[in-house]
Amino acid sequence: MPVTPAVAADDLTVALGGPPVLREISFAIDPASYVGLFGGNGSGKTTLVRTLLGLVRPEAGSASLFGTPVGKFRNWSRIGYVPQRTAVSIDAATVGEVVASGRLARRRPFFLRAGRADREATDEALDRLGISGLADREFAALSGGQQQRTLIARALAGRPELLILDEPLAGIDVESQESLAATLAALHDDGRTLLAVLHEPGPLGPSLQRRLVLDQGRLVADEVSA
Ligand SMILES: Nc1ncnc2c1ncn2[C@@H]1O[C@H](COP(=O)(O)OP(=O)(O)OP(=O)(O)O)[C@@H](O)[C@H]1O
Repeated sequence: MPVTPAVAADDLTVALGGPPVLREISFAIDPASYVGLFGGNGSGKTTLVRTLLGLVRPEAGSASLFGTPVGKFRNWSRIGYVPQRTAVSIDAATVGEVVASGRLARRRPFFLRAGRADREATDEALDRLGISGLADREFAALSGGQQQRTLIARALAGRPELLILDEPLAGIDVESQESLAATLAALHDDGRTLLAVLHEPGPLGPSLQRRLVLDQGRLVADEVSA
């Protein structure tokens, strides 16, 4: 039986108002796998992730999430997106508030107060990332590693099956990188699909099952780890 990929690109070409920045990209990521997406500055990693999330419309080809073309995909609670920490600015919010905001897409109707399920999922995500003790601290006052854990917990609070992380270890001290890598490996061991955008494998390297490499908008390598 063929497996429905968690995320797939089929002959994607993307231009952002100029020459293509992604050309004829195809791959399919199986559920429960852990994949690194590599490439140098400007190689197209962020554009590819934005296209997979339906934020950028391709010139040609298509992207799909759990077998549904991204333009028709509605079940966004299945996806957790962790943006680059340095691109995130959060003032005057505590860690607990940031993580609880990860439940908003799950609330029905949207304006209802957080219910027990929301509080449980928030507590579970804080616990899983080892930051329960920081819940009342201001996000902006935390270390880089603690902020990154908070952003991952926010994504996890929605109980996603697929986590897409943009440079999850960037700007974090080496010791924190190691412990964060172990936490991400544990999230994968639970059966989640992880797609991490990376400049270099670093401490995540040993956990990765597959490496996709972009160079100047082309997929130049798709390697399964030994
Ligand atoms: N909004 C935009 N309009 C036009 N070109 C863009 C836009 N955003 C990015 N680009 C160009 O698209 C190419 C790919 O950029 P992208 O940000 O996807 O690369 P990246 O691999 O994520 O780089 P980095 O590691 O530096 O974040 C680059 O040449 C960039 O200059």
